[in-house]
Amino acid sequence: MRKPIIAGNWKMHYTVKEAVKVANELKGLVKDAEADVVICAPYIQLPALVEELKGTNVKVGAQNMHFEEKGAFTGEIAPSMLTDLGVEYVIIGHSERRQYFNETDETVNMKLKAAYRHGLKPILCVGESLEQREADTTKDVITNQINKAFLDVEADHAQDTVIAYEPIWAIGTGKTATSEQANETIGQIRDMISTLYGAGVASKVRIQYGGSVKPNTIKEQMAMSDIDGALVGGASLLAEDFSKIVKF
Ligand SMILES: O=C(CO)COP(=O)(O)O
Repeated sequence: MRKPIIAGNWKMHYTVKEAVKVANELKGLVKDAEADVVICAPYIQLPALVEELKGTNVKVGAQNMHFEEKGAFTGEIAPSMLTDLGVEYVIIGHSERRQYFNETDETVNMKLKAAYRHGLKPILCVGESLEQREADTTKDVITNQINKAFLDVEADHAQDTVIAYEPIWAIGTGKTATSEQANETIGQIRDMISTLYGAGVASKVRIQYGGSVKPNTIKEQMAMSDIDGALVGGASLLAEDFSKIVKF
């Protein structure tokens, strides 16, 4: 049985003060949650969030990081800077990073390996565009993303990776993939993991759905056989809404 994992991606929202206020509300609302709960926040909020959420069941994640240990990379953040703060998770390869910041399957692979080296738990994002879905190439696109992301990754690391299936056309659009569509693609992702690492790893790896998840969509989504959680954007910004999703 896979433990559900619900993660919020706050993207580029909130000042430190605002973030702490939401985290403070959230920790009370989700303290009895059965799912793993994670908030992935902008870098500068991370120290304050780790402090605010210390000793609670809400874990803190970053939304990106560099794959190098250190060096002349102006504006970037190294993995050790995150672990030093007590950050446990990191989103890797979000479609917005791929689309606007030149993230490639190769950098995604390097970032995943950097996360494993540092004991960070990666949330690896994959997903197809609307054109790709309409051209019926979803499975090929995601097979390629998965194969390249896990290139030279060992099975025990693969097993602990959270994968988020986020169809790009469903992000921030209010257009959710139907639960059946999401479950079908997530099942295919599990098959890809099985091909790479065997059925044992595939049965353990947790795969989330992301894209316009709301309090009123989560129950049906979590009832599907292969959906193990959600990566939530907009609806994670308010503690009340996010807590409803966490407690689906
Ligand atoms: O991109 C997402 C989470 O990473 C999804 O965002 P929305 O929930 O706002 O559609």
